[in-house]
Amino acid sequence: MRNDFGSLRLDGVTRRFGGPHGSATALDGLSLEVRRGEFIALLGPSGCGKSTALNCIAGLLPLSQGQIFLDEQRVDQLPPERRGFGMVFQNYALFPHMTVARNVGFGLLMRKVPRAELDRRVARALALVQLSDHARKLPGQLSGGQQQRVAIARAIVIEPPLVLMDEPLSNLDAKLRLEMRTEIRRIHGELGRTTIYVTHDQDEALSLADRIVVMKDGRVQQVGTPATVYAQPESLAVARFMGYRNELPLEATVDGATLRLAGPGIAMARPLAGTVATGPVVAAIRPDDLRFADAATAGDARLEATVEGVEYYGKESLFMLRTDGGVSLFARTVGRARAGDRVVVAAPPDRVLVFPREAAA
Ligand SMILES: Nc1ncnc2c1ncn2[C@@H]1O[C@H](COP(=O)(O)OP(=O)(O)OP(=O)(O)O)[C@@H](O)[C@H]1O
Repeated sequence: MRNDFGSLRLDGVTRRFGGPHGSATALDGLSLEVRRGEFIALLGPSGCGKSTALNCIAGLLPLSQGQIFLDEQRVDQLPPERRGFGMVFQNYALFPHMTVARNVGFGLLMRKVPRAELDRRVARALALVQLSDHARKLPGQLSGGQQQRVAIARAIVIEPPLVLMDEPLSNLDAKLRLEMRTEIRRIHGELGRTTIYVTHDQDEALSLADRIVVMKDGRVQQVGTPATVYAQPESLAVARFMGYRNELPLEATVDGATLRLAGPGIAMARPLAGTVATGPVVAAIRPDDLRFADAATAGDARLEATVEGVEYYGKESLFMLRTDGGVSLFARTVGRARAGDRVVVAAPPDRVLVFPREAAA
């Protein structure tokens, strides 16, 4: 078992599952290099192959094709215990009849670590997850968040070079989820090890990861820093997943240094920047990038619409709009408007993303 590594390399990792109607490819050619110390999030909708990828890395599922390397050593044919990665699952998988301390120490006991060292390491792991006072309790006496911390302590106590987490926060309520997010990031930082984290929650991926791997239908759609994936999705599929909920079917034309976007009842313009699609396009805009025109600045892309409904969220409201051409839109912003009002909404030009329409389906 390796104590640490410089990089983990996945090379065309593929996993197919057989079935009565032929085989289905759950993970299709995943190639990725993870550097020591990185926090990587595998992000994508249910069924996109995230858990399959994690289980292939852990050694719980054999690959149908491809290879996995730790530095120069090929590891994809090693059993899970010889890879020695720490795993944290969604359902904690704690032993209910064992105390917290015994749950955490179990992996060390299996590895025949001497008693004194075992006690010392368990105490250190419990301190790291801030559960020292609960060492003698049974899992059933702990809250969901505390149980999840036990699961994390159990994974890190073996001092794995790589920690794999599969939706570890999905069973917790919203408040605990936020607290545990901070905890997981802190623990990752303190240990200075490498983490691969599976989630379908964009906010979780954005707030935790150094790099995000966006997946769909078993394939990688984009790999990038949270800022890049959020602000510059490379495809409409990634944009949709990152919350670009408004999609306007428009025609794009270039007019000098301006990109004009037009459609039924819509005419928008933004400065031309980089290479953009022309002809039939989809303009994608996040609801929170739209604001009422009185708060807009010169150069914003504007469009007119009728308010169809309003949901109040305190500081902001979600306005449901419809353009004259019949396109539904959402704007999440401050300001007042009522159903039936005519409004002009605007977005900063760099927040209007343009994708070719034929690739949009
Ligand atoms: N043991 C299996 N046998 C057959 N098909 C499977 C098996 N495990 C997963 N699949 C299929 O492979 C695809 C990817 O599944 P996977 O669990 O990796 O997705 P996921 O992104 O983790 O989804 P979720 O977030 O819902 O767990 C799905 O279509 C799933 O139905």
